[in-house]
Amino acid sequence: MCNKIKIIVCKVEGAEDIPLPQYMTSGAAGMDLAANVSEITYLEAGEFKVIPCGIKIEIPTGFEAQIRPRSGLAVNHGITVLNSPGTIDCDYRGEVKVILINHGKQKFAIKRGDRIAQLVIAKVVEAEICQGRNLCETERGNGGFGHTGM
Ligand SMILES: O=c1ccn([C@H]2C[C@H](O)[C@@H](COP(=O)(O)OP(=O)(O)OP(=O)(O)O)O2)c(=O)[nH]1
Ligand SMILES: [Mg+2]
Repeated sequence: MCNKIKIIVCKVEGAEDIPLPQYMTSGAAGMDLAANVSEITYLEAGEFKVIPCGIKIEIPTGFEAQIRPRSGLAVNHGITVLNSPGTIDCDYRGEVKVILINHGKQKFAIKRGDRIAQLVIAKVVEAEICQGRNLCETERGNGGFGHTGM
């Protein structure tokens, strides 16, 4: 892949055996994140939990990391990321964590090292807010939420 940027990754204490984030194929957009749980953790149907990933990351200014669900977990078990996409700010220095929720009907087991989500690095465009009195007119105007039909 071209246009690589460097992300510094440190493992948290006790997570030396947890794999670093990893692109599983040469064209993958996301790096899989592994669970840093000391014992099997269960998500009951409807339950959500914060699952640590055993890493801290330093993202260059102008970028963010997004935590996205893995579609295989979603389609097979109803497992997804509650706040998807989770936002990792470039100035965050704490452990990366995933808020997983079980939308399935069965309880779901998370074992140490399981790949629970994926991390996508994206550019951030910083906006300058300019307060105004009016917005320019458009054909759509205030119409939204199905305004153009189904
Ligand atoms: O799924 C997530 C979402 C956030 N974070 C960490 C990194 C992020 O930089 C920080 C703050 O996240 P966010 O801005 O989404 O949460 P907030 O509720 O706005 O908290 P804050 O006031 O700390 O910004 O928490 C995670 O580890 N996982
Ligand atoms: Mg915030």
